[in-house]
Amino acid sequence: MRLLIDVGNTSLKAVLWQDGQIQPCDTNNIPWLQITVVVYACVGRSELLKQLLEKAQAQNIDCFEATVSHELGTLHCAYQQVGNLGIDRWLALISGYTLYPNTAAIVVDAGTATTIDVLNNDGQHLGGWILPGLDLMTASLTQNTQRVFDDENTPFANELGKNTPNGLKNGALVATIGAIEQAKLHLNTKNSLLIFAGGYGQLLQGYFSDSIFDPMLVMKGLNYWYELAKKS
Ligand SMILES: Nc1ncnc2c1ncn2[C@@H]1O[C@H](COP(=O)(O)OP(=O)(O)O)[C@@H](O)[C@H]1O
Ligand SMILES: CC(C)(COP(=O)(O)O)[C@@H](O)C(=O)NCCC(=O)O
Ligand SMILES: [K+]
Repeated sequence: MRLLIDVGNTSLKAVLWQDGQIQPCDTNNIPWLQITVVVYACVGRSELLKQLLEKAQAQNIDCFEATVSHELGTLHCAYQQVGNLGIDRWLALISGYTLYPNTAAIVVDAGTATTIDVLNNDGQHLGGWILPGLDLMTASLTQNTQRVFDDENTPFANELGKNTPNGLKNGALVATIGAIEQAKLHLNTKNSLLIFAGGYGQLLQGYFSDSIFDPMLVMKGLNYWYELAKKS
């Protein structure tokens, strides 16, 4: 059984992988005796990750940190400085490319930040964008202005705002939707996939017909990375 860990800037997520199945994992109750390997990715800071890795090492369980490379199989990274690309972005691309081979895709991971990455059908990552996540967009405005205020109960909606919280929330949403629309212009095919992941992935997916929401995209990427990296 594999323990897969993804550390973002908001939270640490862990799942168990066995025989092609992913199960949720409570980090307070990890079945250590059944774990054969730990595969992890980290873009944030996490004391909990340190503790989990120490526990694994104390039990002689191999731990592998996923890294970005210029290529993995036939997938190619757009960054020259591959070490600068967030590993969560690379794992989401690995997942997209493995689950939907030979298909151009736009991969959106909407968490603390919203990342938008463009992949052509040859497996070439063309590049992408980093936007503040929806919460960061609204918080940066409420924190840096006198009169812009938020309201917990106001939803994000693709509509014009007629009060301040609506204007704030809807502005963040349409900025994000607009960026995704711009990404489509970088692919010269109508047959591209639009894949969403992350805490706000489901909300955003709802605004794009024929798109996919896969909350396990990065976790699946960790597993594929481990299997592909082991081979090479
Ligand atoms: N249903 C949800 N579950 C988790 N996070 C959510 C949900 N809806 C919105 N969010 C927001 O998504 C962000 C966390 O997303 P996540 O992908 O876990 O982030 P990260 O990878 O940066 O840690 C937070 O801003 C949180 O408020
Ligand atoms: C852009 C990110 C902060 C997104 O992280 P998240 O929202 O998942 O916490 C992360 O992928 C990162 O730190 N990237 C490094 C910069 C880059 O990708 O170019
Ligand atoms: K993200």
